[in-house]
Amino acid sequence: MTSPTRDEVLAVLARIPLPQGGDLVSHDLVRALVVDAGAVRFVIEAETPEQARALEPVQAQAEAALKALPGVARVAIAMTAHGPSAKPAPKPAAPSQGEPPALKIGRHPTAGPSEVPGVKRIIAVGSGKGGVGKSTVSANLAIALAREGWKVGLVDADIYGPSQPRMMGVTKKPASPDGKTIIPPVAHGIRVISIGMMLPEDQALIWRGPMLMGALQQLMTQVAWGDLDALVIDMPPGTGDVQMTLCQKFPVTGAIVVSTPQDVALLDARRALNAFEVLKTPVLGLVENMSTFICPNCGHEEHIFGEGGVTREAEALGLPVLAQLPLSVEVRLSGDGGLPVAATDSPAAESYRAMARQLIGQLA
Ligand SMILES: Nc1ncnc2c1ncn2[C@@H]1O[C@H](COP(=O)(O)OP(=O)(O)OP(=O)(O)O)[C@@H](O)[C@H]1O
Repeated sequence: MTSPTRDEVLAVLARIPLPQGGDLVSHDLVRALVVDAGAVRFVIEAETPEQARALEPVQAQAEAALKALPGVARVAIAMTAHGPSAKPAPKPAAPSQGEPPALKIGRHPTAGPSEVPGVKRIIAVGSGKGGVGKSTVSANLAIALAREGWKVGLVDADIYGPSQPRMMGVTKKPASPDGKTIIPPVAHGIRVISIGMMLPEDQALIWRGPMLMGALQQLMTQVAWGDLDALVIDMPPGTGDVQMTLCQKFPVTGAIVVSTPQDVALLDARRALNAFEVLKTPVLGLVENMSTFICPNCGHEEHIFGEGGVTREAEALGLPVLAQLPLSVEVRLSGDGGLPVAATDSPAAESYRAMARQLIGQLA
């Protein structure tokens, strides 16, 4: 049986009244709704812990109503609230194979900028909107830099849809022998950490505001990175508070903005560029992803999303175009299968090698 659509799920939620009047949808309390293969997951974001408690019966009602929808096999609803007495975050996933217990994440951030010990450079990879290939570029760039001899770490700060465990093919949970230090798993020579590794897999739990930043800060500062030439950060899409706080709290060396050639993506990219300017984070360059489609049968190259947009934008801004990456089935399959192309000897790895060399030249 097919899953209901997002709109059908929202229609059900809009019929459940809140104690204070209105409903979950009209009060904009539903976050991160995912409807996928019979499973419905979302977060109810209450404004205060008191409101969260008052909403518990609503959560139960929503769960029952959604379970009654045809095509829904599972419903997972998480409740979050910010504020000083917010509920503690749920326990992280059980550690695998006798590893020590994972540490508690989701604390409030500490004030002031934080150093990341042992890390020489922090490279933030951002985009104005989701789905343009920011995670793909982050993973491949990290690997390409490592293949040039740099020691590299990768942080998946894309809390809204952590994808690095899948892209880098990491299944192991990080260990924490003392409950404080996080020992990151290593994949393709890269030390990788993702908030996705700290949470049970099916829990689409989204932290926002202070809790979220506390979790990220912990990921950045409590991981035993060792000495790194560069820490690559896969940022969440857009220009929200995570980007702001990351750039304010950590000494970010520079940012890379990924865009597709479509106008709308460019407009979004411009917004991301403006945000970095406001934050005084230098922009190292633009990456144009999915710039052309090369026909696998005849080798013909087609600019299906238009030509030259990113180059023109970069020229106008005096920024380098670090790479123009074609749409490629190989890139998608390898990234989604845990072996990014940059780790292979495929011709597609060449663009990433060139980008890594250019960046090393810029940052050395
Ligand atoms: N050049 C490319 N050719 C083909 N597929 C690509 C390419 N770049 C990315 N993809 C695929 O597009 C999808 C989205 O890419 P990715 O997750 O890297 O984007 P993102 O910008 O990080 O998205 P989000 O912000 O939603 O996490 C993935 O399935 C990825 O494998």
